[in-house]
Amino acid sequence: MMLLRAVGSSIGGLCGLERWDLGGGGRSLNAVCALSWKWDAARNGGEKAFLKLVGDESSMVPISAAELDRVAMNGDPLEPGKWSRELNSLPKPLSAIDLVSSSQGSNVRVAYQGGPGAFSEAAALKAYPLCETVPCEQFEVAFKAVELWVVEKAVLPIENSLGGSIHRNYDLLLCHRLHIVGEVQLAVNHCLMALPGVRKEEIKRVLSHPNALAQCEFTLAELGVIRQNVDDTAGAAQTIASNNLRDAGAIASARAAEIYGLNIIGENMQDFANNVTRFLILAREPIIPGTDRPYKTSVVFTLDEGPGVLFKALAVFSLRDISLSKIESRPQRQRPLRVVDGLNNGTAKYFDYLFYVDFEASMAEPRAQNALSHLQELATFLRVLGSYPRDISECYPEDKFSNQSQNSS
Ligand SMILES: O=C(O)C(=O)C[C@]1(C(=O)O)C=C[C@@H](O)C=C1
Repeated sequence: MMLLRAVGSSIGGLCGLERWDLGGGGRSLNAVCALSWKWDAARNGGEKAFLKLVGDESSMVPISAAELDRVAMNGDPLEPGKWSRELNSLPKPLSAIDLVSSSQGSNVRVAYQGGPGAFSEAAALKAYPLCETVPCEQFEVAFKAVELWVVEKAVLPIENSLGGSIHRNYDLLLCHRLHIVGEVQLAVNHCLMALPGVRKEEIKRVLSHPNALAQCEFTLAELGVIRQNVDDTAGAAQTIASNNLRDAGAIASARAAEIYGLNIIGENMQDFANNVTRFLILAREPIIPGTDRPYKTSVVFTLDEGPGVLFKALAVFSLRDISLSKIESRPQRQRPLRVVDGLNNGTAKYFDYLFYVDFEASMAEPRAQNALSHLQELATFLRVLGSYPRDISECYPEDKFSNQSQNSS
C-alpha cells in the first residue's frame, strides 16, 4: 500500500496536512495526479508545500513549491506521455553516501524549544550535525511539530545534573504518542553576558530560562542580582540586545553572546563546573532496536495498591540482570488521589503515581522482552516510550568529566 502525504507549511507554522491512500502500485502516476490536485490549495494559502511519497516511512522526498509550479504548468495530469519527465524526479535508490549524510541529519528538520543559540539547539546539532534546526516557543509546540509532519524530529531536555528532571517533558511524553529514538548529553557552560561596555558591577538583574537560573543559583546569589525568568536562555540575550538594557545581564551560551552581539563577562556560572543536560530525541515512528551497541529502553507504568508492588515491579529487571538508569514518578493528574481501605481507621487517600523507568537493555534482547511481559502482569498500564542507543559520546571534548570522576574514586 503506497501512501502520499502533502504538508503545507508557512514560515511561522503549520497550515495543513493531507493524507491519501493510493492503493498498491500507484506510486508514480497517481501520486503526481494527487499532487497537482493539491497544488492549488497549497499555492493559494501562500504556503511552502511539500510532497512526501511514503513507501516505508523512511523514504520521504520533499518537493519544493517551484517543482509544484512546474507540475501544474504541464496541464492535464492524465494526458498520455505527460508524466515520463516527472517520473525521473521520483525517489532514486539510496546510495552509501546518502546513508552517511542522513545519519548526520542532512535534510532532517529538528524542532527544539527556544531561539537560535539556545542550549537545546546545540543538542539538536550534536545529534544531527547537518540538520535544519526549527525553533519552537514551547515544549508542546515541538511535540506537535513532529506529530503534524512540520519536522521529522524534536530534541527536548529531560534532566539536568544540577536541577534534576524536567517534569513538563515527562508529562508531555504521555500526552503525545511520539517515540524516543535517541538521547544526547550536552555539557552546559553558562556564560554571563551584557551589552558591550557594561561591567559586572553595573548589572542589577539577570534574565534567563528558569532551569538555567536554578543551575547558577549560588553564583547569582553571590552577585546579589534579581533573577528574571524568560522562555529560553537565547531569548534572554536577545531581549537585552534588542531593548538596550544596560542594567541587565543574561545567562546563556557563548554562541548566544555571539549571535546577539553581547560581551561575555563571566564563564562557568553554574554552581558545579560539570553541568550536563540530557535531551531526548523524539520521532513519529520508533526505531528498530538492535544489539550492536549499548541500548536503553524507557517505559512508563502504573501499579495497583498492595504491599511491595513497586518492589515487585522493579524486581522484574534485577531478576534478569538488567540495570536501571533512572526512575521518576509523577502524580496522575486526572486522578491524583487513590482511596484505599485502611486496616482499622476507615479509608486513606494516597497520591497515585505514574512510574517512568529507563533500563539498560534493548527491546531486541529476550531478557528485556521477558522483563516487560513480567511487568505487564503486575502493571495496570504499561507503555514502551522507546528503545534507543545510549549516548556514550564524550560530553566534554577534553574529557574533563571522566578525569575528575577517576580522581575522586
Ligand atoms: O533555554 C535554553 O537554552 C534551553 O535549551 C533550555 C534548557 C532547559 O530547559 O533545561 C536546556 C539546557 C540547560 O539545562 C538550560 C536550559
